[in-house]
Amino acid sequence: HAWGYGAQDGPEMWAESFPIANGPRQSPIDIVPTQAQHDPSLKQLKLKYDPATAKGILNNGHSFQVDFTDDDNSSTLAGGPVTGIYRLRQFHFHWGSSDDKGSEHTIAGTKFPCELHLVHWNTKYPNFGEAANKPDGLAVVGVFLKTGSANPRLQKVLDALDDIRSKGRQTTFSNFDPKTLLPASLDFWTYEGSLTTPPLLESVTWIVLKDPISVSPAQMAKFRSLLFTSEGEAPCCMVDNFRPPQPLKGRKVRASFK
Ligand SMILES: NS(=O)(=O)c1ccco1
Ligand SMILES: [Zn+2]
Repeated sequence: HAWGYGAQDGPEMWAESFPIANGPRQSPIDIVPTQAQHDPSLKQLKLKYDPATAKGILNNGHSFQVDFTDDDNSSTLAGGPVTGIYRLRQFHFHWGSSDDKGSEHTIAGTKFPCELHLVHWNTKYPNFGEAANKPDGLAVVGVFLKTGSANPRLQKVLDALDDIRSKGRQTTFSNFDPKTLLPASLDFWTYEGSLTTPPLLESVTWIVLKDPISVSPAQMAKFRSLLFTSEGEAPCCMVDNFRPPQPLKGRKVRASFK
């Protein structure tokens, strides 16, 4: 199933190969803060990441991702809206061709230039693949990036992009703590949703942080220097790799904060 973000293979076409694209709990969504209900029963988000679990960085032709070893509970998410322990598998980003778009979730219609996703799977299942098709299988933390001053925490990731410009390229990436990419406050909105790329599986508990982290225009240009295409193909810049907001279909969005 070749899918992408272009006119011929982009989000408007995905339902042809992945009919769940029109399902009842698709992501992303537009988050309307005034319509989110504060839920005092939501626990504090507990994120414990071991930098030694960072393994590699890969251009997969849709985004780039930093992969983590997930064969023990060294890097985990617990608390917040989830029950049990979820293991960090990878993080990746979505971004635009210009600073006025790029995020997948939006806040009352506001788009951010970039959005970070930290993907975790429920350890009640044996592995990521098994968890990915269960309704409580995955938990993804979403973090907005807002243009402003350069973010030094991003630099190690951005400096690695020179080695993975084309689809299929990967390189080692070690000793990195993704917690350094999070804002000071872990206040969040949460709702039941899906993967935002094919196979669009409806297995994600979304945890979208209220506060953004910063990114500079020059740093955004580095994201845009990646290619969707493999070496030897006509180069196509990796930009606008975001799915637009999907119908809420009666879902409630809860807030961890007042
Ligand atoms: N974009 S996302 O975090 O929903 C995801 C993870 C794996 C595939 O899609
Ligand atoms: Zn994503």
